[in-house]
This record gives sequence, structure tokens and C-alpha cells, in this order.
Amino acid sequence: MKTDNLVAHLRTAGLLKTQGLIGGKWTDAYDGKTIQVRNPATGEVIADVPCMGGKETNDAISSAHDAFQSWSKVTATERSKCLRTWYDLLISHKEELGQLITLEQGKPLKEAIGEVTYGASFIEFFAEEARRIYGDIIPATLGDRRLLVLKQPVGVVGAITPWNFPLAMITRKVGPALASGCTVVIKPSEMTPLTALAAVELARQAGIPPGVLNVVMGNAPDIGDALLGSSQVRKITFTGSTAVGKKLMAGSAGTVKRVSLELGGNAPCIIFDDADLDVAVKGSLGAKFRNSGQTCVCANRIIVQEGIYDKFAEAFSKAVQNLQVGNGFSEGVVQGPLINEAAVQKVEKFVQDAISKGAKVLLGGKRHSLGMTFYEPTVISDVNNEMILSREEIFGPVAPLLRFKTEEDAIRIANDTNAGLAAYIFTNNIQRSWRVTEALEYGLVGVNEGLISTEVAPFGGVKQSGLGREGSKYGMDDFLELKYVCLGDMNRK
Ligand SMILES: NC(=O)c1ccc[n+]([C@@H]2O[C@H](COP(=O)([O-])OP(=O)(O)OC[C@H]3O[C@@H](n4cnc5c(N)ncnc54)[C@H](O)[C@@H]3O)[C@@H](O)[C@H]2O)c1
Ligand SMILES: O=CCCC(=O)O
Repeated sequence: MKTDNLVAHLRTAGLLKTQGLIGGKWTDAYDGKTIQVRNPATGEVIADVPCMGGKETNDAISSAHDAFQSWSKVTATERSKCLRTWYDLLISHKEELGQLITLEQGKPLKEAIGEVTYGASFIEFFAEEARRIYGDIIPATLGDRRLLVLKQPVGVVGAITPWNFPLAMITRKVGPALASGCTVVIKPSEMTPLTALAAVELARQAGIPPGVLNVVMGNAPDIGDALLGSSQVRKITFTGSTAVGKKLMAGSAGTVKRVSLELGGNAPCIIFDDADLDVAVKGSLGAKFRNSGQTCVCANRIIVQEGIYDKFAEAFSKAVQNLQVGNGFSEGVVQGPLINEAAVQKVEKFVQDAISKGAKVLLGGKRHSLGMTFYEPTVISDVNNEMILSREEIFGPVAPLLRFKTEEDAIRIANDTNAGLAAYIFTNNIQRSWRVTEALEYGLVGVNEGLISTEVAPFGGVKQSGLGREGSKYGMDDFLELKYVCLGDMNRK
């Protein structure tokens, strides 16, 4: 289907929203300014959305603050029901939401619909968790006292999200926030706001009250400053680059906000001589090429032991050669475009740097003939840990192969980075899998598996990859305050 036809179809379905949402009202920027949202596969303009700033954000914060007074007192059962209804609506509109994701983000439609299922799973999971926010009773040290711990929502939350998962990075934050009784101001990426707006429209239809979820977008630094400067915003939850995460962390100090940060990665994928070759190829392919390499947990360095290196390089390159590149709406395509031309230029720079330092291109290594945002799935051998490819997040379809001799070498190379999000190892030796897993300075480890994300497990990084965990029962903690209550004079008759 052509972009125009798709846009018309989504408009008819009521899911093409092009205004922000403040206090339950669809709202333009107060000065009427807009920004364009483009299809990264074709460059066509999909829609214009408001270019909002500090004023609109302050109003969204006030609405969220007002709504918090009632939403935080709604029973857990009611909150759970609203979230469950929202989940059902997300799933029943997964085709349309998938189309929106492919339109504005570029990933192949099947993968986009997969993101809807994945994103919705956080709403379902936290609908269930809403009913399990238990406190504690602590055995007292004095006989006339009773000691309790209550869990209460932290308050208004500012949720800032990236473009690579336009739905799932929002639901992974909003699910636990709403389940615990918080209200939220969402700031999606300006490159992919349409999915966020469609998702909150479905939340509205699910009965989530006005002001509980608000969306502003536009001038990111101005919106960020308003969120950081407000003492009504009690928490910032951010997913995005490490550079912006550091700014938000520093900016939160003025009002001592809680901060959760899901930042960039530099995932090692270690293939040992004793790995099953087929399992290692399949696993590393999934870990590298998901979303055309634009995933924070994508394998950034494939570190291969010398005894299996040549066999692995050959089998892996063969598998990569079969990846079909194209517009995400075309049948059979598994690799879409990168988000914009700047992303392609970054990848080109990284590859040139590696070649100039002695790396060899086994496959690809250049822009795809399809045009400005497409890059060929690429395999590069003889990479070392000093090249930019190994030092920085590639965020593109380039797989660098590094060689190692011993287990100690592999661990040293893998940990030689400031990042610490995901790591993968492939081995058939159970003792080794434990030893290496324990030695890796990472928040997530896949053993003989390249696709490890799920709503039921804690997701998050160590070192400069972030603070806090999302998803799972631990994902509630960041949205809840503990209140200790001491009941005194209990023995009075
Ligand atoms: N750890 C994770 O779970 C995870 C998940 C997805 C993406 N990421 C990371 O995100 C990055 C890619 O996403 P991106 O390019 O959108 O990241 P980005 O940091 O450029 O932008 C993320 C969000 O922050 C906003 N932003 C930028 N400057 C701001 C400011 N001064 N104040 C407030 N908001 C501001 C952007 O508009 C966007 O909404 C990669 O580094 C990737 O690894 C991490
Ligand atoms: O890009 C990072 C998030 C991807 C995931 O949740 O698996």
C-alpha cells in the first residue's frame, strides 16, 4: 500500500492522531508551530505534529498533577481493569499499530506487529501486578509498637522515549507507572510520535481518565527543561542515548527527582570453540540484525575464538547474505531502512575507520542501491577493540568480528567498555557458561540465545548503560515510595 493510502486507512480507523494530549484534550502547539514526521524508507511526509515546548509541558504537568489526586486513590482492582482493557485494545489494533510503526520507524511489518505484541505485553503484565503491590509488617523491637511498610506511588512521572521502539519503550514505563497509581507526561521521539499518540488514544478509549496520560512533543530541550525544573514531577524515566541520559540525571538534581535510565549498549557476543555452530550463527544473527541493528541490546562486537573463527565467519556471512533488504511493507523483507540519512553516514564513518585500520569487509560494506537510508547487511573481519566500531554503539546492520584466544581474553575484551547492557555467549560447556556469565559486567546475559527480551524479566544495564530495571516484578519498584509507619502505644487499655 502507498503511504497516502495507508495514512488515509489509519485516519479512518481513528488512529492517526496529530495533536498532543493535555488533560484529556487533543492540543496543538500554542504558537501553531509543527514538525514533519517522515517515512524513513521513502522520505515522504506522513503527518505534521505540534512542535511544543515549555508552556505546553507545564500545562501537561499541571494536568498530571491534578489527575494524580484521584488516580492514586482509585482501587488497584479498577486500575488493573483499565490497563487490561487497554491491553485488549492494543492487541485488537495490532495490525494498524504495526502499520504505523513501519510507516514512521521503518522496521518490517511483521517485526512491527511483533513490537505491538511485545509492547502490549507490558500493559497486560502490569495490569496483573497492580493487584500485588503488597506492603510489609515488620516484627517490632518494642512490645507496645507495630511497624508497617506502605507502598505509595511516587507522583507525576516524566517519560522520555526514543524512536527505535515507538510503542514498547513507552508501555514498559507507562504500564508500571499507571499500575502503581502514578500519572505521566510522555515525550516520545519527534521522529516517531504517531505510534505514541495512537496508543494513548486507545488508553483513552479504555477508560483511563483525562490527565492520567499526557503527550507532548517538539522542542526536546525545552520540554526536558520544563520536566526537570518542575517540583511536581517526582520522577524521570528515560530511554535513549547515554549522552542525553547524563544531562537528564544532572538536571534532576535541582529538585532531587528519582531517575531511571535505559541507555546505550555495546553488547559483546562471544562464540567459543565448543559452541554449536548452527545455534551460534542463528543466535548472533538475531542479536545483531533485529530492527536492522538499531536496538540497544544488538550485538555490537562478535568476539569469536580462534579455533571456530573461520568456520563461523563463513557460515555467518552466508546467513547474512540471505537477509532481504527493502521497504518494510514489501513481502519477504527482513531488513528495513535506518531511521535517517545521518544514521547511514555514521555507519559509513565507522566502517571506513575500521577499513583504514586493517579490517576486511567480508560482505556488504556500503550503502544499499535502494537509496539514502538503506545500508547493506555487512560483515567485517579482523576488527579489534580499538576501532570505533568496537568502542561505540553502531546502531546499524554491521557485524564486526573480533578474534580471541582464551576465555580470559574474551572476558577482558567484552568488559573493556563503559557500557554494560546486554551480552551474549555461545558455548556447550556448562561450567564455562556460568563462569563467563558471572564475570561479564552486564545487566542482561543471553546464553546460547540471541533474543532475550520479555516482559517478565528485568531489563536494564550497569555502568554507563543505566540505572534501574524495567519489566518484571522489579519494574514496579522505581514507581513506588516506601513509607514506614510506627504505630505506638499499642498496649493502652
Ligand atoms: N537501554 C535501553 O533500554 C534502550 C532502549 C532503546 C534505545 N536505547 C538507546 O537509545 C538511543 C537511540 O535513541 P535516540 O536516538 O532517540 O536517543 P536520544 O537520546 O537522542 O533521544 C531519546 C529521547 O530523548 C529526547 N531528548 C533529546 N535531548 C533531550 C533533552 N535535552 N531533554 C529532554 N529530552 C531530550 C529525544 O527527543 C528523544 O525523545 C541509543 O543509544 C539506544 O541504545 C536504549
Ligand atoms: O532498544 C532497546 C530495547 C529493545 C528490547 O526491549 O529488547
